[in-house]
Formats: sequence, C-alpha cells, structure tokens
Amino acid sequence: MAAATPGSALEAVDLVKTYSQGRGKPALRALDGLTFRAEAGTVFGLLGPNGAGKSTTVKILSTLSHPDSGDAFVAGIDVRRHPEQVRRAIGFVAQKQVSDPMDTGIENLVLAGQLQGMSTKAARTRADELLDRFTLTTAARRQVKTYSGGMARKLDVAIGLMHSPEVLFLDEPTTGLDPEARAEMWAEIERMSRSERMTVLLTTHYLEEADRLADRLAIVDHGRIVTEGTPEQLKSGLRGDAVVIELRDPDALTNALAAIARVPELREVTVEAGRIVRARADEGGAALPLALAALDAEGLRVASATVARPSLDDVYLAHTGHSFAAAQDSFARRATDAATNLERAAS
Ligand SMILES: Nc1ncnc2c1ncn2[C@@H]1O[C@H](COP(=O)(O)OP(=O)(O)OP(=O)(O)O)[C@@H](O)[C@H]1O
Repeated sequence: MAAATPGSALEAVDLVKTYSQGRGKPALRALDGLTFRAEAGTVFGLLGPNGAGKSTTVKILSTLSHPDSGDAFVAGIDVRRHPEQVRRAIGFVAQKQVSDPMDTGIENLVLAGQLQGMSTKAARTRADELLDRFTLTTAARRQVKTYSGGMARKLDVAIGLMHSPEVLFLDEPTTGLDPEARAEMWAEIERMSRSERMTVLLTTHYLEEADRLADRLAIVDHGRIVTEGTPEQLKSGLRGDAVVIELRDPDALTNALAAIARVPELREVTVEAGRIVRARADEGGAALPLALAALDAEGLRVASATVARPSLDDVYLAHTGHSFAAAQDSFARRATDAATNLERAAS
C-alpha cells in the first residue's frame, strides 16, 4: 500500500477514472494517470479547459468519488482507507452554490459550523470573523437570495472555511462572476491563503486566475498533468517572445504562412481560428517588423500584430499542441452535440 510523501498536503498518484457513456459507447477516460503533489501551506492550481478532468480530481481527493485505480492522500491521510478523517480535514467549495437562499448569511455559516461539530458559541465567533474577512458583515442578517453573485460566492467560500480546514478545495471559484466581483474574489483568496496558512487546491479554467493565485500549478489536459511548476518557471521555460499576427482575410492564410516561413527569426508557427498566426522569436521586437514586411511584400493585410512575453496560454500550447481557447471551444462543441443527440433520442 502506497504512503503519503512527508510534507505534502495533497497527493495524487497515477489516478485513473473512467465514466460509462451509456450502452454501446466506449467508456470515457476522464483521468488517465494523473499525478501531482502540493506542499503544505501553498496554493496549488489545477489549470485546464472544461472537461480536462479537474473536477473529477477534486471529487476523488475530497472523497466524493472513487478512482478506478491510483492513490490519493490529503493532509497525509489515505483518501480511500480513511475518508471520514479526510472529510474532517478539508473544506470544499463546489462550483454550485451551497448556501440556503432563504436563510441569512450568518444562519448559513452557523449551521455549517454546527454540522462540522462546532458548538453554537464557537460557530458564531468564527462566523463573525469570516463575515468581517469577506466584507459581508453589513449583509450578515439579510437572506442570501438578496445577495449579488459575488457576495453569494464569498459566503460559499466562508462556509468552506468555518471549521478551519487544513486543506481547502476551491473548484472554479470565480466562474460566472463579472470582472469586478472576480477581482474582489482574487484579493480575498490571496488574503485568506496568507492569513489562514492552509493548503488550497484551486481549479480554474482562467489562465489569469492561475497565474495570479497559484504558488505552483499543474496544467491538465485530457486527464493528465502535462507540465507543472511555478507560473514564472513555466513561462520562463519557454524560450523567447510570442508574436501574434491576426490576418484581415482568412483566405490569405496559406500565402501568409508561406511568407512567414521565409522569416528565419520566427519558429513554432501555429494557427488559431483560421486567421491568427502565432509564432515564437528570441527577439520578438526585431522579428515582428520582418514578418510584417514579408506579409506586405505579398500584398497581405494584417488586422493586428502583437509581441508579448510568454503567457500561460503559450505554455499550454507548447505542452499540448493546441491553444487553450481552441480546447474550450472544442469541449463546448462536443457538449452541444451531446445535448442535441440526447434531444433527438428523446423526441
Ligand atoms: N458523472 C459523469 N458521467 C459521465 N461523464 C462525466 C461525469 N463527470 C465528468 N464527466 C466527463 O469527464 C470529463 C472530465 O470532466 P471534469 O468535470 O472532471 O472536467 P473539468 O476539467 O472539471 O471541467 P469543468 O470545468 O467543465 O468542470 C469530461 O469529458 C466530462 O464530460
């Protein structure tokens, strides 16, 4: 029987999970040997497009689902052998709202604390502390149904923190929030991870969120970790700048690629959405004018052109061979197709 690595608060070892897709269809391999380890007291990000396997990983680590094979440890405890102990050590903020909209914020918090075995007095004290931390004190005695989306999400995170867990799972904490509420939530998560000194497993499909919040992050693609490190390590592991040129006319793509191929300073050329050409260059500022001149010489018009330091998007592309946006689109298309098939089957 495998044992947890000392010092790690979260550990997944070779996790495999398949889901049945119905009669006659092959099983879907949601996790395909997923392995990672997070040090105690850090924010570890699992970044991947929709359908990559992040929620399945969180469900296994939080005892809500069993892997087909592999091992998982949380706070040093074997998830399969001691699920009850694991449940006491963790807080879980799921994607769906957990608070009762008909109860007030403070009622939701106190109830959550009592369900975790806290006395009413201790639960009230902790609830007041968390309401203050998440700037919800003035709304504490209002029914949650009157809260904005951002406030309800903050209350959900506070509910997950009531019993001061060693490990907090934050599954897509800002999905569905507007940019302002998202920025506020990021600031709260940063403050919280500093003051509570716990380990946070953050899953997200927002590159910017992972970049900003995670001490270390792992990129998940098709149920596997394709790369892992601090956001800075991952980005600096890519040599050179990203050069991105958007063509005005998608029909010009073939000619544009031929023109760009004649610029030796550009390498790793890929195409997105049929009209956006991405490439890498040691000196992006010097390579871009050469690329534009090559396109101009062929009479090809450009809608926009940028040079940027490597982003997590570039890291994702380098390790998976496809862009993050393309992976999101393809998942959304498959989900729509599946829904259409279901509708057809039902009618
Ligand atoms: N209960 C289930 N039954 C069948 N298939 C499932 C089930 N749960 C997840 N899947 C499939 O497993 C794959 C991984 O899903 P998972 O929810 O873990 O991905 P994710 O990265 O968390 O994506 P999201 O951000 O959309 O939640 C997807 O193809 C999904 O459709």
